[in-house]
Amino acid sequence: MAFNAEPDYRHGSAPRTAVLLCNLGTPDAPTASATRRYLAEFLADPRVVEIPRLVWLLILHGIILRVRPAKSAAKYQSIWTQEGSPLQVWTGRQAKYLQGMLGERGHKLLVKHAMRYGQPAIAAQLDELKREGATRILVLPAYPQYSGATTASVIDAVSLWALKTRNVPELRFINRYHDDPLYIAALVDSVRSHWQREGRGDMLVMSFHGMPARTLALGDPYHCECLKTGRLLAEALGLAPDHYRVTFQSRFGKAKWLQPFTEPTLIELAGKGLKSVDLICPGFSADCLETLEEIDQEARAAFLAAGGQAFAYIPCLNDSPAGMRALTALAEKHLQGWPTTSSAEPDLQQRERALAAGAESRP
Ligand SMILES: C=CC1=C(C)c2cc3[nH]c(cc4nc(cc5[nH]c(cc1n2)c(C)c5CCC(=O)O)C(CCC(=O)O)=C4C)c(C)c3C=C
Ligand SMILES: [Fe+2]
Ligand SMILES: [Fe+2]
Repeated sequence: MAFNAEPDYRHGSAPRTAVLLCNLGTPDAPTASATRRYLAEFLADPRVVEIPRLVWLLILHGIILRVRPAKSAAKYQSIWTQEGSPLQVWTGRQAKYLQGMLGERGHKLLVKHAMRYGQPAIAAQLDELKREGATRILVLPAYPQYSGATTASVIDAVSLWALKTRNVPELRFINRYHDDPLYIAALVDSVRSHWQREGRGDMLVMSFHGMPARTLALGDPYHCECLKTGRLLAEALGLAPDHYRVTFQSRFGKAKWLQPFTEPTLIELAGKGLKSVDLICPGFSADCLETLEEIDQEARAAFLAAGGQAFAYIPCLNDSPAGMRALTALAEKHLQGWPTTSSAEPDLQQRERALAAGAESRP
């Protein structure tokens, strides 16, 4: 196997530590062709659809990629911004602020963002970090709850890149932060400030992205981690069990998915006389199609059509100060033991130059 070309090796260059913030990815444009390209890459990932390969590729190319791109593109059009897809915009901002906030805490780091599907691709960003001198890379998948379809798929992409790399940097992965106290505190902050501004609904619905139900029996911890986040958030807000629900959205395909489903739950609650609901999506670190269209448009309309009177969508943590504090502390915790301050590095650089020049005696 041929390995990827290495950047030129420079003697005496200081080792640099980097953080790569990864999210799912999104089409380049809200068009059917861009959405088809994105879905073709996403849905061909065996971590995402676990049915026999040949059967699935026939269904994917024969049916799904002929029908879904145009429908999904119309949904993307309804949430697209001047700067692009919300997921892309928020993830880029999060990486920028993460670099700044870690810098304020004395860490001299390279921070970039990457997408598992589409652009900027994980492999390209890892190459770029290497070109900029990174010798240690902390990979932060922006998924609070671990799942094979999301977190492990990011690990796959990094591992595939490492397989083709001669001089592999030191690598660390953050697999989950579903019960991290600062993440929970950021969610609490978000709900409380919403309540202060807009008043409080009769019920808080916490909606997480769904997964095929069989993944739970097969050992995927995602379901448990969603329930734990929900419980910790409810406890921190002082909510009794009948004042909140944990639900799952975005069902895909015909298999059984994790339940209860978000939209049917909202319709049922409205049918039972619930007038107002607050909805938060704690499993999404940034607003995207699944929150802005499926929840804030579709689920809202379903609740109101079923007799509900007020539906409040509480945005994702995005680049909020509390959310960024949580990400910064999380990265800092996982960077422990890796030199991240510049002060050690010039010393090292000087010493290496001196050694190379033979000015210092070797031990
Ligand atoms: C936050 C965690 C996510 C899990 C778990 C997850 C599992 C999962 N998703 C699909 C299928 C689709 N998801 C789509 C969009 C999408 N999914 C997540 C996150 C999780 N997915 C995000 C952040 C997004 C939004 C992307 C954006 O561009 O804004 C889509 C594409 C949109 C559409 O056509 O509906 C599909 C398809 C499966 C099958 C799955 C678990 C196996
Ligand atoms: Fe998804
Ligand atoms: Fe969806």
